[in-house]
Amino acid sequence: MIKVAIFASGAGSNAQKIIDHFREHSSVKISLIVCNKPGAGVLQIAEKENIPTLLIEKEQFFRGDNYVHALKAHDISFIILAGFLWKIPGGLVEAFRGHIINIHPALLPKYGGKGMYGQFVHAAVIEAAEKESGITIHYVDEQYDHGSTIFQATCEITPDDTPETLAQKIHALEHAHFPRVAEEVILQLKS
Ligand SMILES: Nc1nc2c(c(=O)[nH]1)N[C@@H](CN(C=O)c1ccc(C(=O)N[C@@H](CCC(=O)O)C(=O)O)cc1)CN2
Ligand SMILES: NCC(=O)N[C@@H]1O[C@H](COP(=O)([O-])[O-])[C@@H](O)[C@H]1O
Repeated sequence: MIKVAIFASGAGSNAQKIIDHFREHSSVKISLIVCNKPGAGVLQIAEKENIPTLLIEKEQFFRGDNYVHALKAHDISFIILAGFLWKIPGGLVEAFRGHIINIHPALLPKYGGKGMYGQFVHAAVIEAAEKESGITIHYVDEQYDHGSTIFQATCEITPDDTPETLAQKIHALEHAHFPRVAEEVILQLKS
């Protein structure tokens, strides 16, 4: 069984879709939810789904062992970032190189990097009068939003769109594609 940890900092709508997708899966199990924000919605999802949680704190994450030992103790071999808002440190990237993916709510390489998360991304895209936006699913390396792209999908931006309405379009794309793309990546590692 391939045991997967989902890292999330917020509401967890992507985490819920991924949990739903793998619920009866024969070879992949969502085994751990890792969160850095006490009270985050994703923690309520984990409790409802009876999935163990790991609440991480800054010092150990960035200057300690990066929680590598804790992840290994849970027999985790793949990590999915689903709205996780801290930079994965080099030691954790190295320990799981090629086995960490992230979803970004824009068409990288534009609108990525430090400060580019959540509504900040959608506001920048709207401000730039872009005609389209979308999602990027990519491998995670030591830099923000720099790892090689796995998948992208686009949506049209209309003149009446706001950051809030764009966020709804982006969430719809995320929920439609992230679970399936994650499964394809995980299973190709197995083959
Ligand atoms: N090593 C990597 N770590 C992370 C990546 C990555 O590609 N490589 N992706 C991010 C997710 N992300 C965009 O997809 C992202 C998340 C957060 C930020 C950001 O600027 N964060 C703030 C802190 C915010 C907070 O603590 O609430 C910051 O670093 O100052 C940028 C991009 C996940 N990790
Ligand atoms: N740059 C990282 C970033 O902005 N990630 C974004 O956070 C949201 C989390 O929503 P969720 O908690 O409902 O899954 C998602 O839209 C995801 O793309």
